[in-house]
Amino acid sequence: MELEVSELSVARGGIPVLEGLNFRLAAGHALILRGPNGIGKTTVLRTIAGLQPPLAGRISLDRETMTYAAHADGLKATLTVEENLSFWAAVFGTGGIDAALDGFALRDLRARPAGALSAGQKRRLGLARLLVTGRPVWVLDEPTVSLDVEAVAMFVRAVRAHLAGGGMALMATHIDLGLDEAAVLDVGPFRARAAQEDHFDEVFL
Ligand SMILES: Nc1ncnc2c1ncn2[C@@H]1O[C@H](COP(=O)(O)OP(=O)(O)OP(=O)(O)O)[C@@H](O)[C@H]1O
Repeated sequence: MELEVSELSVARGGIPVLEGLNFRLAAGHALILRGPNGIGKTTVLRTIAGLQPPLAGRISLDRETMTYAAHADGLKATLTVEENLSFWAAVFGTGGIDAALDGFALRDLRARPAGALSAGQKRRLGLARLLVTGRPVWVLDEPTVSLDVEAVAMFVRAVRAHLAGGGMALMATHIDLGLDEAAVLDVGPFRARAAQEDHFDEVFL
C-alpha cells in the first residue's frame, strides 16, 4: 500500500494555487505538509480525499483505504459520543469503539450528546472516529485545532500506534507535534505561477 502523488496541480475557486507537487507515502510513515496560511494545503488534502478533481497530475491511492478528517468534525450533534462512534463503526463495518473511547479519553463523556461538548472535546471525538474507521490512510487537516497539550499528546500517541500497525498519515498542521519520525514537505516552493501573479490583496491596500 502506498500513496503516490505525481506532478499534482490544484486549484481553489478556479484559481491554481499549487503546482508540480510530488511525494510518496509508504505504509508505516507520516508526512506533514507545511506552508503559510492560504498557500493551498487544505486544497491538496481535499484533492487527495477525492472531494475535488486535480487540475493536473496523478494521485495513486485506493480511496477505500482512506479516511479524511477536515475542519468540520462531521459529528451528529444530537447523538451521544457513544452513538456517534457506534454509527461510524457500523458505517465502516468495524468492531468495537472501546479503543476510540480510551484513546481520546471519552469514556466519561460517552453519554453526552456531541452538540453539548466543548470545542476540544468535539475535536477529540472527531479524531476518535479515525480509530473506528479501520482505514489505513489518514488524511488530516489541522487535526490539533482546539486541543490542549494533553489531547495533542493523545493524538500523537494514536498516530504512532497507527503507523506501528502499518498505517499512514498525511496531515497539514502549523504546530510542532514532536512527531520527529514524520517527513515534512514545505509546499511554499510549489506556489502556482497564477497565484504569485494574483495581486488581488494589494489592489485593496
Ligand atoms: N471556498 C473557497 N472558494 C474560493 N477560494 C477559496 C475557498 N477556500 C479557500 N480559498 C482560497 O484558496 C487558497 C488556498 O486555500 P487553502 O485553504 O487550501 O490554504 P491552506 O494552506 O490550507 O491555508 P491555512 O493554513 O490557512 O489553513 C487561499 O488563497 C484561499 O483564500
